Amino acid sequence: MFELTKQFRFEAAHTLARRIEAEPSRRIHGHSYRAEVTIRGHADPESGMVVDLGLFRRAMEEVRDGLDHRFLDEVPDLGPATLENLSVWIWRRLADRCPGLSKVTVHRDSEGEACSYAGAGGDAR
Ligand SMILES: Nc1nc2c(c(=O)[nH]1)N=C([C@H](O)[C@H](O)COP(=O)(O)OP(=O)(O)OP(=O)(O)O)CN2
Ligand SMILES: [Zn+2]
Repeated sequence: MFELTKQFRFEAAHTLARRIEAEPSRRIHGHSYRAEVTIRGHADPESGMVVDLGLFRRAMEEVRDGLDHRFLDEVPDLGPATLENLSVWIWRRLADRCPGLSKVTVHRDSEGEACSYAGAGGDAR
């Protein structure tokens, strides 16, 4: 069993209503994000591939376009632009095109923060 991982970066802005006192987050502000997508599977004996990374890349480029340089508050079906919701949003847009999708992790490297999602029944270890 292999785990194939590919990443993409995106820059985006959002606001966030929070229960704790954090006025800056309520204002429009931006973050640099790094999404890391992992597919698990066996390699095809003929191609030696779990999935062709070119197909993986094309699927991810479409997802990236829906987030990069966008105001995340306006992205359909995202909800509050938390790391949690971003990881689920990316998962849902890749699940049909990436058989064996096993984990999506969204990082905010500047803050040393990340959130991983492994599907509704998954275990994001
Ligand atoms: N569980 C989560 N909590 C928070 C998230 C999140 O995605 N998941 N996101 C935010 C905001 O995006 C916030 O802008 C993060 O920036 P940060 O500077 O880390 O916010 P802090 O409150 O930690 O730091 P301050 O500089 O004091 O605002 C917040 N929470
Ligand atoms: Zn923020």
